[in-house]
Amino acid sequence: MRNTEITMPAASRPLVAGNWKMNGMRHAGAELLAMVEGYDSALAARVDLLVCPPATLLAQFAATAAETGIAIGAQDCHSATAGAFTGDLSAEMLADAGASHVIVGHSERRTLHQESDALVKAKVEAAWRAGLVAIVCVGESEAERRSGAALEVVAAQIRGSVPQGARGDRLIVAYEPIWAIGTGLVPTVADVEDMHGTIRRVLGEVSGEAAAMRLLYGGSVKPENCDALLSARDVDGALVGGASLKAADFLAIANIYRQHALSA
Ligand SMILES: O=C(CO)COP(=O)(O)O
Repeated sequence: MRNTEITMPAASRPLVAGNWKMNGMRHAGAELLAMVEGYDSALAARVDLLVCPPATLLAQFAATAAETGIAIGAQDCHSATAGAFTGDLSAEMLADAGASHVIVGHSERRTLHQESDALVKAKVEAAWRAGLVAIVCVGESEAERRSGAALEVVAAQIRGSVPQGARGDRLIVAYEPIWAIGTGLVPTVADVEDMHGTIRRVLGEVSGEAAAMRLLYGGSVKPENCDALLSARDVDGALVGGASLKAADFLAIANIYRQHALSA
């Protein structure tokens, strides 16, 4: 291993996370295997990878990824530990299935399942109780962006969704403008930098470790467009939807990050 490839401390390593949403049958394990194969020592020295498959695949994926360095996460959790909540899964169950991370407050949950900031905050606390890293998603709608309220809306989401005392090793924030998700549209680098700077400042109100927290950008991240987005100030990684379903695309994004890390 060359000197330049010495593993960096976790907080300064970029994270490329894949959110598979409601996609993936058991045979999708082949895609994960391809990711495992492509996550070679040069990439692993520079970039962390996380795959969040549907809950039906968690245990299978966790077994496949064990000891490869690729982390496996879930896409949502209930706030309670156990009980009469038909169809729900607790953070403890997700940890038991092999998850180390859980996404909470994704805009698809906030809008399609009417999740409030208070509920998202309770889910973050549940994730921590179970020993999981919580990835809190925030982001404005197109109308909010157009009206000039984006920074304010996202700051309010952070204040409402992130518990006091959040630690850098237990919390990741993903900024995902709703209008950029699955649309092919992406914000300008200047807008992402403004937003991530605001998020880090507001995180500073609830935590002394805001500087050490990883802030991901998400929304139409593809190998073709991620170069500028990923090198933006205060962007510590990406939360990738559609392009995380294919190992080739997901690894291409991670390798672009590796190049950045090498030239930084
Ligand atoms: O919602 C997202 C990840 O959580 C982004 O999805 P796309 O990358 O498909 O736009």
